[in-house]
Amino acid sequence: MLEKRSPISVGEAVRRVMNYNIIGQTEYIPINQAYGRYLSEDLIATSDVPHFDRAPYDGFAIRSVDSQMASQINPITFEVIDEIGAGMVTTKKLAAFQAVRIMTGAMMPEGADTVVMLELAKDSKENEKSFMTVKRPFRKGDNVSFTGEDAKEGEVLVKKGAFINPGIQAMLATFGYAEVPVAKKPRIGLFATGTELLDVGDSLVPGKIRNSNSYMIAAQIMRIGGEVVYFGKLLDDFNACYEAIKASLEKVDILLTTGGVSVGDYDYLPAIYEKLGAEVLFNKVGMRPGSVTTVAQLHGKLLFGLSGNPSACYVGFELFVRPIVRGMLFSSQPHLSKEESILEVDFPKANPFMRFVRSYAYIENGQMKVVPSGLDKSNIVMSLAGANSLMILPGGTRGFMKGTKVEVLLLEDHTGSEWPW
Ligand SMILES: Nc1nc2c(c(=O)[nH]1)N[C@H]1C(S)=C(S)[C@@H](COP(=O)(O)OP(=O)(O)OC[C@H]3O[C@@H](n4cnc5c(N)ncnc54)[C@H](O)[C@@H]3O)O[C@H]1N2
Ligand code: MOO
Ligand SMILES: [Mg+2]
Repeated sequence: MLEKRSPISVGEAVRRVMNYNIIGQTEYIPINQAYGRYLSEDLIATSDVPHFDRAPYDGFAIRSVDSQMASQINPITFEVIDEIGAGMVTTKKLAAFQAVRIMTGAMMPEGADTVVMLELAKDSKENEKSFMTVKRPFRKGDNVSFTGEDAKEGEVLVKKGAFINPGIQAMLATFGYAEVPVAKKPRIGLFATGTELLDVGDSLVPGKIRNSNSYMIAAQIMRIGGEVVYFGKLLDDFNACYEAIKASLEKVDILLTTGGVSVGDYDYLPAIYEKLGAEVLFNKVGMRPGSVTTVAQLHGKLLFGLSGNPSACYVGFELFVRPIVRGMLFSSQPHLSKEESILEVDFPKANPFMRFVRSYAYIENGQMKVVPSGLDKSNIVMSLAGANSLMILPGGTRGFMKGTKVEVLLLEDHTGSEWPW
């Protein structure tokens, strides 16, 4: 007699998984490898930026007070006592009506409190001496890039868990992080199960299909910042699957399988969890696709039995695997980010369960809109290519009309959300 599975809600399923929040680990990597990784510590300013007052323009550093009486009819002339480019420092201190010719980025001379742009000064020479003349007053602090105006020493600039983007790379370099503390990539083991599976290079034969899930999941793992540990594909053979899965567990932080979790005669994952002594957290979720997604834990290590059906597998990964992995990458917003959107076509399919429709979301005239990215069946592969979101259609008996407000989960967004359920 077939065991009856009782579905739990998506939110409850995610909660059960997140109870096994695994603490991520830190490693230090050279800054030139840090792009695309996740900070494992807050990024703190190790100095003021800039750490000295500097010129933001090419021009002349002067004491503003000396320019106060300058006008078209009363030009004021300054003696130019030195010339400095970026990286150079003058030892001279400005006295009244003296100027230092200064280039963008150079440190302001002592006594100077403003910079006259080259375009606003007229230079001249007399008896081997250099002079420059202005015809308007300049205010104290005009054209000075002040110490600490960009960042103050000790300030927390970026929180741990942030995706290291090009801007963060610039910050890391600014503050001297030659080695960057990043989250170690969680090692995610992956098996595809199914006697029907061919390798990518194999020719098609009746009854068999090419294994596409492995490549899809591997890319999903990489997209969220994990490391793929691919163990290959397994035939639907209980002992072979059991031994392979058992042996792989110690090599990874998390183990994923695809296929073999439903109620078919060759769906061995439930029996394998039992023989391993793993505790099944759930084996049925009130959602489509991915209702058969099964998650088990063994000594605190999570085993995700994702569906074999490609779209169901994809959705199960994004809802359940993603947040655990992003948590290990120190994110405080590990779930997919959720936004409100307008459904742009009718979706007549009725459904008792919450449905996650692979969709394309786009902005038009400031409004997010969404359309399914293809056929909505869980065995479908092609709708995944154009999907940048999952439209959430609540369970109910009716379909949905064009113009309905719907929520979407964004697949390509780095920000994430704290809890979308
Ligand atoms: N009597 C019932 N039958 C099914 C139920 C049910 O509740 N009662 N649930 C259906 C639903 S919903 C889903 S989803 C599937 C889940 O099946 P499994 O997770 O056990 O996966 P398999 O049976 O191994 O394969 C399903 C399907 O996917 C293809 N597949 C498998 N692996 C791959 C791969 N690596 N790449 C591409 N395609 C793959 C496989 O050939 C099958 O067509 O069960 C329903 N049945
Ligand atoms: O549980 Mo299945 O994934 O809906 O097609
Ligand atoms: Mg099956």
